[in-house]
Amino acid sequence: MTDVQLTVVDHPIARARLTRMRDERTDNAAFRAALRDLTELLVFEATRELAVEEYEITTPVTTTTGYRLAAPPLIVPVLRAGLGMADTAHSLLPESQMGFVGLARNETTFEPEAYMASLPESLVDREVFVLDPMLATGGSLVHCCTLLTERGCTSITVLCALAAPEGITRLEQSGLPLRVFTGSIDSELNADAYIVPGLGDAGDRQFGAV
Ligand SMILES: O=P(O)(O)OC[C@H]1O[C@H](OP(=O)(O)OP(=O)(O)O)[C@H](O)[C@@H]1O
Ligand SMILES: O=c1cc[nH]c(=O)[nH]1
Ligand SMILES: [Mg+2]
Repeated sequence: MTDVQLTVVDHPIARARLTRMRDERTDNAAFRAALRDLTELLVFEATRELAVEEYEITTPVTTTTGYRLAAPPLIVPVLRAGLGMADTAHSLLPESQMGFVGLARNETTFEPEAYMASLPESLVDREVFVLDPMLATGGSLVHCCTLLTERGCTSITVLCALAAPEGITRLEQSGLPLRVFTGSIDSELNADAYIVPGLGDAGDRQFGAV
């Protein structure tokens, strides 16, 4: 059992975008737009403490000190639903490399089934930002983050739109080195392991049902 560092990003704009995502009347395009805006706020908070390095630049007037991220994190969206966060995170972190993990939760067992992983072989001394809008049972994120620690990663930041208390407990029990930034901690999971009140299936809400 470890302490998962948990931050709820409850900025008014985050709450408004999350409300749009929760509303069943929101169509696929509007859902994707709201997720992009929410991702911006999540990345903003999660990068607050990243190390910067100084370098000299010349403005039209004089020379001065400039700043850049010392070590841009590897961005890892969890397919499908995390894809909707990837472009926004990459725009804010343009020097970052991106890896991909594909998981589909088995809706009978609720266990993740892996269908792809494209990651650098070594993640020693690399900070990784994992993008997945939904932390429900936590099975998918434990699977993804274990792939990362198996490659030597010791610093993982998870960005999600919604988290269930059950998923947070599962992450804590996993012992993985994690920080989690979420737009909300919802009430519970229902009998189908969906987050309540939630927003439904984040993959289907963006891309259509499979
Ligand atoms: O915490 P868990 O109980 O594991 O559930 C969360 C997972 O479920 C969703 O993906 P899903 O399996 O529906 O795949 P999709 O993104 O292709 O829709 C979501 O994007 C997470 O990856
Ligand atoms: O509520 C949930 C749970 C798992 N996956 C989703 O997309 N939504
Ligand atoms: Mg889905």
